[in-house]
Amino acid sequence: MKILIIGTGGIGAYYGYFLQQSGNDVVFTARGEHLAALEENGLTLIHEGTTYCTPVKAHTHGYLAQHFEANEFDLIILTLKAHSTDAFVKEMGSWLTSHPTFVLSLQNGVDNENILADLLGSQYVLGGLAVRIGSHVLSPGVIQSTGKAEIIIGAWPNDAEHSSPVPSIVSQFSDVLAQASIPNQVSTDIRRELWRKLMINNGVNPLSAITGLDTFALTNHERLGSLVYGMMQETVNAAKADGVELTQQDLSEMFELIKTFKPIKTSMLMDKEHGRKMELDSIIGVVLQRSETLGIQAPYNTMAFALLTSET
Ligand SMILES: NC(=O)C1=CN([C@@H]2O[C@H](COP(=O)(O)OP(=O)(O)OC[C@H]3O[C@@H](n4cnc5c(N)ncnc54)[C@H](OP(=O)(O)O)[C@@H]3O)[C@@H](O)[C@H]2O)C=CC1
Ligand SMILES: CC(C)(CO)C(=O)C(=O)O
Repeated sequence: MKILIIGTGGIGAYYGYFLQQSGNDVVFTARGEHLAALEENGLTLIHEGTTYCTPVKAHTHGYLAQHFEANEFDLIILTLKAHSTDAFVKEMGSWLTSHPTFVLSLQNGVDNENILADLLGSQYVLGGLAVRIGSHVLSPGVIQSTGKAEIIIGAWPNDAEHSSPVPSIVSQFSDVLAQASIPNQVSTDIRRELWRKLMINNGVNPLSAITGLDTFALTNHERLGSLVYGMMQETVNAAKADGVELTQQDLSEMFELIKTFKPIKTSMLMDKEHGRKMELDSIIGVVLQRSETLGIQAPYNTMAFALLTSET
């Protein structure tokens, strides 16, 4: 398969590396010092103590638009931060729509797929998420990662209301992931999976950025653990605005998953430590906005948002 990875950060580099190693033709986008290092030294991935290196084809978005057509790629995978999806669509929208191809977001949040579907039509959009992975740029050209690094994908939206036929690209990409030894699942309700993952991100990312604690320390802390649970409960409540019914069992399962998982520094904590923009709108803002639509309070999220925005 010919695959384009948009944004070679922790997530894009990790999956792009293994997809390339298993024989796919992978092109990456990056910028600045990181791009210069990728061009000069290739990509270095340090996964749970093992170091892998490979030359990569890495370009800026400008170079991509000038030298490639979108439909030269079987699949474009978006691994920017969720707050960059809009900017990407503005920057590359006409390139994407002039020769459309399939686009998959592996970003956190529940709105990326809608933004892409507004541009391309949902027939070109796959929903997806990266789970059980912590992966970050350590220095230009160098990525450090941990976890089993699973992927969940599905046709967008393919829920009860819009039961689209599952495009063959979903099963083809699932096979490609398996060949690359990337554990994956195909979901028949990817919107629900995105909300289930948002429970975890909403539970731990903001509180980790506030406290500086990793996921294990936070969820196992005698007082902070219940704040995580409270944030997650508010995500369950907010999901109803999108017609997604999360249950108390979903909440318990996701809380247990993150509580027993190895310690991970969340992407929001990494962003805060590096002075980068945090994914506040797609992880807290979305819960506040959906709660407002439903006319319900979300006091834990209101407080976390206030604390994080008063510092930035
Ligand atoms: N990191 C993790 O462990 C996990 C992250 N996720 C989610 O996955 C998504 C990606 O996260 P993560 O990999 O951590 O993010 P990163 O910030 O590490 O990666 C995004 C990359 O895209 C690059 N980029 C942004 N804009 C452009 C542009 N215009 N041209 C070229 N490159 C660009 C960034 O470069 P620059 O640094 O210059 O901005 C950066 O290298 C997020 O939604 C995150 O929440 C999900 C599970 C785990
Ligand atoms: C919390 C975690 C590590 C779960 O995969 C994540 O998605 C993130 O850091 O953004």
